[in-house]
Amino acid sequence: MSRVGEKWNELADIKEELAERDWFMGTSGNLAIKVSSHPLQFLVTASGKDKRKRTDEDFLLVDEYGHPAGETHLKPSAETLLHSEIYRRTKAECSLHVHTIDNNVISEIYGDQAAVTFKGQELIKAFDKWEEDAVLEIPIIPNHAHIPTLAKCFSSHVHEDSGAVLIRNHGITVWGRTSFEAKKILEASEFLFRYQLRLLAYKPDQLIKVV
Ligand SMILES: CSCCC(=O)C(=O)COP(=O)(O)O
Ligand SMILES: [Zn+2]
Repeated sequence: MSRVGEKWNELADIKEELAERDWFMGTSGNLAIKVSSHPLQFLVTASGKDKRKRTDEDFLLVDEYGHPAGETHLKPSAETLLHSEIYRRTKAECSLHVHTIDNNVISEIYGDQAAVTFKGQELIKAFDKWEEDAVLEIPIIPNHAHIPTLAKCFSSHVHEDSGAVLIRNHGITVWGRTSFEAKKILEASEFLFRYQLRLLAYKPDQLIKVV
């Protein structure tokens, strides 16, 4: 099988798993996987599709600027530029973006502080933070409608080969050195968001302590 075919199947399997979690409501979300570094090319989801369906028009190959790498009638995801920033700046191989109720509510609660912080949580080890007093900070950026502006703001938080950024009242974008790592970070983030919301429901005073 060709390299593109292999990466296509890898991303399609992840898409199916995330769909099983119902993380693509209303056609939201987009996914990407790197195919080559020189030249930089990656597969990205086609825009506006129902990402719960598995079809042979789910992805298209794009270049480092997010432009289709060949002739196609498919349109790359409207948020392809964010994925481009990740592959241009890091050695990440996979990037995932989903909208969930939990990540949206967390981004609104902590949006004015521009970050949500987690401490004393076992699952921050999924972010490679193993020290007992480790702190995980997930940045929150404004949801600029102009995608180049959003991508520029997003890129200021893209330094490591793995990471996560929340876009306020929009969703989360995560990336990792492998698709396994990207998915692990996404699942861990959503666990932490749900935990925090559940905690706030029982102990509203925790809002002040956590930040
Ligand atoms: C209907 S969701 C609004 C667009 C969006 O935020 C998203 O994640 C999906 O856009 P795409 O172009 O990737 O389908
Ligand atoms: Zn989105």
